Amino acid sequence: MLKIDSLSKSFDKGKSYALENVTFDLKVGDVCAIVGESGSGKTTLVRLIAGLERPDSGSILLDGRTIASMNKFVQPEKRKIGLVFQEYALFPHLTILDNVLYGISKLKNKKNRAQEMLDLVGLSEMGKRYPHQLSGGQQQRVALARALAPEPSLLILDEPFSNLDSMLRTQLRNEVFDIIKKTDVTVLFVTHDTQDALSVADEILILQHGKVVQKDAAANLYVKPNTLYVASLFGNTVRINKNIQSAFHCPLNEECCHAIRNEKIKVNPAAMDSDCDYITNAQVMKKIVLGDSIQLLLKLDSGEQLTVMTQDTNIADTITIGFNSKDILQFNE
Ligand SMILES: Nc1ncnc2c1ncn2[C@@H]1O[C@H](COP(=O)(O)OP(=O)(O)OP(=O)(O)O)[C@@H](O)[C@H]1O
Repeated sequence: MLKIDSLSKSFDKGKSYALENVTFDLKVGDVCAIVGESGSGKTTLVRLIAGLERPDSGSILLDGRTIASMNKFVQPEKRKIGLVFQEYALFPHLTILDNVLYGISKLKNKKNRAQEMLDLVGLSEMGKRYPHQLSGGQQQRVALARALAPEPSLLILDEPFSNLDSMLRTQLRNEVFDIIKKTDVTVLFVTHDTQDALSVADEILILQHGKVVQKDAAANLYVKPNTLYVASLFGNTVRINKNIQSAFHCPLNEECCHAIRNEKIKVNPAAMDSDCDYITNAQVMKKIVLGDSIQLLLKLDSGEQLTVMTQDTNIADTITIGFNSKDILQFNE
């Protein structure tokens, strides 16, 4: 339903590219998260799809229709794309109902549709209020109702929960995606929070320096990241460099890059009854108690520093750590 082909965009006449040769497609009903470090091109990509920017080259097809290419540009309001941004962008002088009605003024039974959308987002009784009389989470649900009212083919959410505190974020994220699943709208969801992406997306597209480095099912990305960058986005990851290899006595193929997730490094494995293929001693430099677990900053004999987590409260100044060969990530970088 969405087909992006060789899309590129530069803001400095080709000296650098915010987006370079991006190609991917989505099927009807897909929920795809776009993840990447700051400046990797996430917002540029969705702004091009929404028609808020023009591409330098490449094309965008939505439902089989070209909406942007070198010789075609469909205006944003004609694209059948709903947008929800970080800032709720509701009209402060309009009631909630009128905000939802705004994009469907030409629809025959617009009042019914708007009310239906408020019902869908659980704000049936709030239609007469003004945006400032609603909480941040409620305002974001109104923004969602407004975006869904014209029955878009594609819904774009750009960091929609960033303005909210962490408790509310998780709750609203789950609510919003429960609502979305009741419709069959296709979704592109920009987030810098990989937990958000893993929780709600079927697929995740990873951008780095404006290029797609991986697009995969959420479950695959964690276990089979293509690069160290992708692995690091989904949790702290340590490159197993020469020093670490020598400390753990684990010589690895030099032609590849290897890494281990910090959470896979076991503390005092023998005492915890867990076998490890590679072990070494480490000096405890610092202990930070984080609720029911403890973060340890360690120094290996080789001089390398590592951070690991443990729930063991009985930590000596020197400990043993280890990991299993099956947990080693390997990349052809
Ligand atoms: N209007 C603009 N003019 C000039 N440069 C821009 C413009 N918009 C984006 N860029 C540049 O393009 C690159 C990609 O920016 P973009 O906002 O798409 O990244 P992002 O992944 O969304 O980042 P963040 O997570 O920080 O929002 C950055 O280097 C940015 O500085």
